[in-house]
Amino acid sequence: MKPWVLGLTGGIGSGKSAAAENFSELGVHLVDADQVARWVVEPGQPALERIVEHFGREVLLASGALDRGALRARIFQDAEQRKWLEGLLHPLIREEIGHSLALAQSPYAILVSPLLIESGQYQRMQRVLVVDTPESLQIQRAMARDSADEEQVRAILKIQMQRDERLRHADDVLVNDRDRSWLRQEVERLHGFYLTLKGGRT
Ligand SMILES: CC(C)(COP(=O)(O)OP(=O)(O)OC[C@H]1O[C@@H](n2cnc3c(N)ncnc32)[C@H](O)[C@@H]1O)[C@@H](O)C(=O)NCCC(=O)NCCS
Ligand SMILES: Nc1ncnc2c1ncn2[C@@H]1O[C@H](COP(=O)(O)OP(=O)(O)OP(=O)(O)O)[C@@H](O)[C@H]1O
Repeated sequence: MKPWVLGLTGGIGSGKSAAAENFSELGVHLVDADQVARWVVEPGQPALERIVEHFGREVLLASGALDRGALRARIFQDAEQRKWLEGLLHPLIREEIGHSLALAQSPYAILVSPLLIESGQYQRMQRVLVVDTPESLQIQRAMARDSADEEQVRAILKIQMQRDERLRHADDVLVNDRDRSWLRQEVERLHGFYLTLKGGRT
């Protein structure tokens, strides 16, 4: 039988990837939209050429790879430029996600996406899990991980969906406000529950 798909989402630095890694260790097939987004702009991919035509060579590193920091500075402060980039990348990302999900062999698969709800992709999921973390912790963890400044992290938080609105779309919520072993326990508990579901529903 085709595996059902769990959409896993949450704001910047909420712990989506950390939670997803724990699910993956339990044998769940994982597709990560941020990783797919990285793949579609690798050197040699047509999207990278379009980005350079649009933004100029200053968004390239000397190696010819995308300078993600430079593009980040351009798009998170400027909604019009962000919309342009999303218009280019999102159809490519969606297509690649479809191919990757089709390879799943586990009882259910997970699509990790920061924009699961904003993009409407959640409607194609059988179930939605939101990783919910207090904003102050999101900022602290994202800054520590990316060595980004607080202003940049806040700019991204602002363009993402508000926490309460995201929670309204959740079937399940994982509150990631404690340590990693708590996160792992919560993932194990949810995994046990998901294995009892038929097609993602009780
Ligand atoms: C601008 C880019 C190159 C910056 O790369 P960088 O490595 O610095 O950041 P990273 O990709 O890790 O994203 C940082 C944070 O912003 C979030 N984010 C990324 N793109 C978006 C977006 N369009 N809208 C809202 N949040 C976003 C990420 O989930 C993450 O929480 C990159 O974010 C990008 O290509 N974005 C456009 C593609 C996209 O929409 N991706 C997200 C959904 S698949
Ligand atoms: N429970 C936790 N305890 C301590 N650190 C954590 C915990 N959960 C996540 N982290 C750390 O916080 C940072 C952000 O987590 P993660 O990268 O999983 O978030 P994300 O939701 O995938 O973020 P983004 O959307 O920005 O990619 C990482 O460095 C991660 O290792």
